Amino acid sequence: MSTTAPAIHRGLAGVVVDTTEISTVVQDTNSLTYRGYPVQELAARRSFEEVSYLLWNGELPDAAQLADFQARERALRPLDRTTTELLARLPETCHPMDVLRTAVSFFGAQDVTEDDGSPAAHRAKSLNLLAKLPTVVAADQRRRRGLAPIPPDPGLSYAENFFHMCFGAVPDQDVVRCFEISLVLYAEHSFNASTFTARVVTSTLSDLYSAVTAAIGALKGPLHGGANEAVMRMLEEIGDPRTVEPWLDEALASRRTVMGFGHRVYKHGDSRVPIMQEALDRLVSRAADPETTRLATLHAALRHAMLTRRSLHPNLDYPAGLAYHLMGFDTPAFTPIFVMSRITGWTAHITEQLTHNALIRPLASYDGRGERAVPVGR
Ligand SMILES: CC(=O)SCCNC(=O)CCNC(=O)[C@H](O)C(C)(C)COP(=O)(O)OP(=O)(O)OC[C@H]1O[C@@H](n2cnc3c(N)ncnc32)[C@H](O)[C@@H]1OP(=O)(O)O
Ligand SMILES: O=C([O-])CC(=O)C(=O)O
Repeated sequence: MSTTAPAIHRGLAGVVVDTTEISTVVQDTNSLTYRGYPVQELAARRSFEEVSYLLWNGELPDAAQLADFQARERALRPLDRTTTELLARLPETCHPMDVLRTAVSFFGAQDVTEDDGSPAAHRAKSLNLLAKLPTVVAADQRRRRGLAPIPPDPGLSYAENFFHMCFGAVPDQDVVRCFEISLVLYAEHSFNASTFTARVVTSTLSDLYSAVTAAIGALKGPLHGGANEAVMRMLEEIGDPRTVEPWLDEALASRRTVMGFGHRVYKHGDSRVPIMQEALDRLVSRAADPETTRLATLHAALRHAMLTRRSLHPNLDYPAGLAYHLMGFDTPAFTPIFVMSRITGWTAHITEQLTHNALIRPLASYDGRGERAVPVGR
């Protein structure tokens, strides 16, 4: 009897596993919408808090809803003493993503509120994470610089407060706006690897903190969110705009992955890149010092070379990585900043998964040893 070999979808490439109402990434038109709104328009016209509300509730908030949302988010920002002390004890040799993953796991262990899997219970837990993650990221960056944490300021927006907690000052509105644009662009991207991870964990009816902890682990990898950090390290390694071509010759000859280029879904350019690149260009032109010019020239030269030689376009991590560097953040904090934004998309998907849950459990085609007898033991 002959059996047909099953089709293998390695990496689940091109496989549609479920429906979603949260966002759509359209390959043919390189476009992205959140709840039907083009991400470019949201980035240009709305705050990150409004976009978070939209992702969770399906509609943009009116003035009263936004005021209530902001008040609740701002009140939840401080960390308690136990969490601060726990995080301060983690070795500085660990990556800031490990600190964030541990923090979320600890928040889960501390949370005594009811988790009945309802959207209302999830909203409360999601808001708690959204509010507290920047406090963790900022305190960790300061600790690594030998500085004491700065408490959150409830008078500041989400983006402004993050600068305040990192540096003790809020930069001018141009810089804050560029940062906010990056948060809006990073917030949601359909069934990417970390969101899918969160949905897999949720599909077993596990809790929200477990799903987010797992998603942080998935985002950390350099083929996913870890690429924004890797982009900066790569630019530092190349060093001089004149060495881009020889560096790329060597990288391509050794089949090295060039960080911040390529995408599983977008094959003709990431819909988010033009708007992030514009924000980056604004940061470059307002700095206008030789070091910034060197980095910007190098960045543009590599983008041009990758397109000409490999037809590979940059993804969002390429402009975002350099933008975060120019804003003054330490390179290992770049992917944790991504988490501060993507927490909105992840938690929207966790809630959605439960509205029509099915255990996620694919099949594998076995190609190991044929069946054999266990040798008689000792
Ligand atoms: C926010 C985000 O997560 S965006 C993604 C961030 N990740 C990165 O920037 C890491 C670098 N990029 C990559 O590794 C890949 O492009 C991925 C993982 C993002 C997508 O991978 P895939 O969908 O498997 O890419 P795909 O298989 O279609 O690649 C096609 C070809 O382009 C090559 N390619 C794709 N991206 C790159 C790259 N960045 N550098 C060098 N070659 C690349 C592949 O090696 C492959 O070559 P081959 O046909 O000779 O084997
Ligand atoms: O969609 C993906 O595969 C990766 C990505 O760009 C994201 O998560 O923002």
